Amino acid sequence: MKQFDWSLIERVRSTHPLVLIINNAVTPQIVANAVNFIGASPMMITAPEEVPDMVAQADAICLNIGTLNQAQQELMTAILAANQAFHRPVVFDPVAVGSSSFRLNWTKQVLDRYPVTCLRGNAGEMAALLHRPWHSHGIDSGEGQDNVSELVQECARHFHSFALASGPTDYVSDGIDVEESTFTNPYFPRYVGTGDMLSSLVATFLAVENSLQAVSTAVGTFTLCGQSCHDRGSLTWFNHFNDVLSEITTVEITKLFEKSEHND
Ligand SMILES: Nc1ncnc2c1ncn2[C@@H]1O[C@H](COP(=O)(O)OP(=O)(O)O)[C@@H](O)[C@H]1O
Ligand SMILES: Cc1ncsc1CCOP(=O)(O)O
Ligand SMILES: [Mg+2]
Repeated sequence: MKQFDWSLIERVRSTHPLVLIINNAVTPQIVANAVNFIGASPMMITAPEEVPDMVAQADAICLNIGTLNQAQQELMTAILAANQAFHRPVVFDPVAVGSSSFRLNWTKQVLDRYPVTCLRGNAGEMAALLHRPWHSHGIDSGEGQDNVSELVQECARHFHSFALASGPTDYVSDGIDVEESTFTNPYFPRYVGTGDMLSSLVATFLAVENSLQAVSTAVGTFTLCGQSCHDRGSLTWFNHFNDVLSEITTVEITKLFEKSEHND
């Protein structure tokens, strides 16, 4: 099977899936826009009273623990519990889980109890979930010796989910196969929230097809769009990147992909 299925972009744009997102307090606007730009419909909530209605309408769910607190714990747990009747794809982003036992203990407890479709984090976050030795560094990946390809495969196996470890190389696994992609731009790690945007795009693609190929295609779309922007500063790059995301089509991403392969 091919790693990417670029036709999924047209499917997102034509079906306009509703993506229910519980985000951190730092990046909600850019995350909502990423989902909107690619052709889906972002929905963020804070009231537990709305959970049953929203989960029933959602086509996918993205949970991000970047600014986790008790209210968010209750909200996310209620969403996962309600989703047991609907089985919507769930992306879980364990932001900075290696830097706080509050985050780690709660996340492990939740992942033991509820299934998620895809874990999306950086290598340090994946290592923390597996209790591997690693020097975590807040929202950044930090330093460690483990092979990231093995980490992501082990994460997928352990949590019975897809796993995506982002970084200079992005690794995607279903616990058996591991796929790598290396489309990149040095501005990605310089703009806070690109990881959160990526998680919400993975949820968006999973909304139209629940497959490893959809996870890879989300990463490929996100990184090829960012790679194609050549700018002289973080802000100009980010604006250009968002322009490209909002215009990207199956035809245009195929051209970017072919050009990128040609340059390898
Ligand atoms: N050092 C890097 N160079 C280029 N791109 C990177 C680098 N690190 C991460 N990326 C890209 O940035 C995006 C966000 O990944 P990452 O920074 O790992 O997430 P997070 O913000 O959750 O730590 C991904 O698309 C990834 O491909
Ligand atoms: C700065 C910050 N602090 C808590 S969450 C957050 C944003 C994290 O974004 P990302 O995981 O995409 O780097
Ligand atoms: Mg992150």
